Amino acid sequence: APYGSVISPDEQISNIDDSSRTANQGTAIKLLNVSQIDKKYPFDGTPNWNLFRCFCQPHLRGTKPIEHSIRVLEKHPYSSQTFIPMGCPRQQPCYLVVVALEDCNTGRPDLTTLKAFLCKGNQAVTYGAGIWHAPMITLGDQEYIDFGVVIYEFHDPQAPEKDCQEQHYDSSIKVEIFQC
Ligand SMILES: NC(=O)N[C@@H](O)C(=O)O
Repeated sequence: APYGSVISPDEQISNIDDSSRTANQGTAIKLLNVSQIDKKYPFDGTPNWNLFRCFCQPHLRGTKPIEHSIRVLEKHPYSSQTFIPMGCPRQQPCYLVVVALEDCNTGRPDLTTLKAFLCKGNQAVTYGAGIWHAPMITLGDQEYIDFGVVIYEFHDPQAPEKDCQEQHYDSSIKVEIFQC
């Protein structure tokens, strides 16, 4: 918050409260409502489940310090978007999330709110509807990381901006990286 939400099992299970449940005949812990699905439009039906295979860019492979320039931020004006990494090492930083709130006067990203978060292989993130974010940035030695993605989409070829709007930049901005 206020950019969206994180599903972080290690933290959430360690801070268990009375919202938790046992499940699977007592062999599982079930936490309720750990993320969100926003829709700012009367979509019909249910959100889409998409698959993203995100390839690690060569300069982000390995464990050297991250130096990465972001030239575009995007938003999905009417829907949140949740990325759930699949098959990643639990404790290893696997992807970088960069987010910004919207300047309500210009409708563009408010770069004073720009933040970056290192996310581990067992953390899922949800970008809130209308929250500006960088396209997925994957890290590590593997060639790619697969994500299950949940989002409401129009897929209207006459109005792609209803699903995704982009803001491009000619120069990059240094941003402090936080642990997710
Ligand atoms: N740029 C891009 O592909 N963004 C994705 O989040 C999408 O599904 O639109």
